[in-house]
Amino acid sequence: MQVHLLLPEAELLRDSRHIGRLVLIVCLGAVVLSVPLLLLLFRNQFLKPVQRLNRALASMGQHQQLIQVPIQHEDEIGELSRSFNRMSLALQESNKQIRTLAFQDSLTGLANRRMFIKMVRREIERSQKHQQQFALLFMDLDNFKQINDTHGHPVGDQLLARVANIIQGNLRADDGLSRPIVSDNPSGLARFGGDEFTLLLRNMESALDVASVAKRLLSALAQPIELKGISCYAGSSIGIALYPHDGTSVEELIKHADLAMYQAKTSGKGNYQFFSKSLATQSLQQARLVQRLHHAVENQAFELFYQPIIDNHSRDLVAVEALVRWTDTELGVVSPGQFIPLAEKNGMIEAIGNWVLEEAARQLQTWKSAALPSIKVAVNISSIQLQQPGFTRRVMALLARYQLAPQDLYLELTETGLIQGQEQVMENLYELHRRGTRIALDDFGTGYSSLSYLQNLPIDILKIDRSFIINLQESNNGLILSAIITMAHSLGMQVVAEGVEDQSHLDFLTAEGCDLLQGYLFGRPSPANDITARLTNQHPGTFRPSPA
Ligand SMILES: Nc1nc2c(ncn2[C@@H]2O[C@H](COP(=O)(O)O[C@H]3[C@@H](O)[C@H](n4cnc5c(=O)[nH]c(N)nc54)O[C@@H]3COP(=O)(O)O)[C@@H](O)[C@H]2O)c(=O)[nH]1
Repeated sequence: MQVHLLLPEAELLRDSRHIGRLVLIVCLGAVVLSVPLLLLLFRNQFLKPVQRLNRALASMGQHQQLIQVPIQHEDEIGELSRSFNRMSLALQESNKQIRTLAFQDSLTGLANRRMFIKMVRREIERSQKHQQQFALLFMDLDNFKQINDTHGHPVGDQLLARVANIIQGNLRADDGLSRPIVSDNPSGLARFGGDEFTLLLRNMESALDVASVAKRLLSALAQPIELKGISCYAGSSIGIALYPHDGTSVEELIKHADLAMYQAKTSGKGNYQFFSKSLATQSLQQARLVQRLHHAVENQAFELFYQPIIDNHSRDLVAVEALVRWTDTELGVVSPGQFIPLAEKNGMIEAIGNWVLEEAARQLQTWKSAALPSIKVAVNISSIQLQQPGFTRRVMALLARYQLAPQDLYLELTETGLIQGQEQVMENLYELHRRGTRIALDDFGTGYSSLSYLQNLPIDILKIDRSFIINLQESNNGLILSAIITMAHSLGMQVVAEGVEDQSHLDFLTAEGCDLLQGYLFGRPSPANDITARLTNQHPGTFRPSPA
């Protein structure tokens, strides 16, 4: 059976439109509802972790610290977070290494110069705020160069590491140690460079407190240090600057402590010295002196004076000591006692010494060619000159150039120059002696060498320091002089007495059998012409004390 339902077309169309609208509304509703949901999902799953990573990245760049993000997903974002954490750790590690290299001294593990400057800057800010004072100590080892040169750099390095330990071991918690900003080191101690150590002591109420720390460190560093069977005496000198009294900036405080240290060294080493304004003036004067000395070296603005040396048996003038003189156009007369040590410290002694040798040889050749009584010339040699490998060769070439024999030249060296005992010094000394040059040991008695030590060295003449003769009346000087003369003779050396100023000196030295005499009694250092005149008028055995 078939049923035919007849509906009007309009009605049908109306229903289908209604259904269509319904479907559209449902679809639109679904879209409207799902977009925020999808957005929420997108934000939580993707945007938020990426933003978190971005913030962590920015913070890492800004604070340079270790940042770790939580891993909340096991997807690509989770993997990205893991990679970020790994990178942050690696960055932190290399950052630490860079800071260590930049702020820590690799040899001693102490803070380095850069770190120390930061520490002083921080300490200034702190002390300014709390109205406190602090002390900056500048330490320099007294014998480092000598130990390093004699035993080599590995021993030198070991010594520096041991010194760092010794200083640290002698600092106490109540010394007011300033803490370093970076470094595992617990004290405000730094290796400033080479053999220089610096230390900050905060809240120092009185200079006495600082002095007691300095004394403690000096006495610890005065003890022998055993290194691979070698006993080394490092010794140290300390300069101290106080904030704010001696300076209010990092540069000023370091400069003033360094100056005070230099002063401590020049006044006998193994000492401490507080900065004072007069030190600053002295250092300006020194700087000017060094500058004028450079000028003098460039222009060879020196003169040579000669002081007679008399044979005590014949009373003839047998030699002269060449003594350098400098009259500066701005500073006036500057004594060699003042400028020779400066020249040694500032690399000018070789140029001055070479000029002196050349001029002395030229003058001796002039006297020789004038057929005057034959004399020798004694020239002072700095140990720095003797450290030059080509020194002997240059001396021999000079003698040949002026047709002089090696025996015409006496080279005067000081005890300290010899005692340093460097290989090259000894090599030159033995070679010069072997070739016939006579070696005189100058200023004997002012150093620490014993005659028994000196007997192993190629020394022909012993010059007793003038202080023994000038102060002959003082307690044991007569006995000491007599013992030195006897012992030197028994070792086959000739003896020269310097500083013979009056008849009592002459009588004593003659009675003791001293061989050669030098001093104001026989003539002050004077220009070559004076010696020429004396030699011209000299009759054998008549070189008498000069008129007062
Ligand atoms: N490396 C070099 N050193 C040199 C040179 N020229 C000098 N010097 C050293 O400088 C120091 C001071 O020397 P100077 O002022 O020339 O003094 C010498 C004499 O004038 C002085 N003297 C001599 N006799 C007397 C005396 O009777 N009384 C007295 N009060 N002083 C006297 O002694 C100095 C000589 O000393 P020395 O050299 O130890 O024999 C001095 O250390 C010089 O060495 C140079 O060219 N190179």
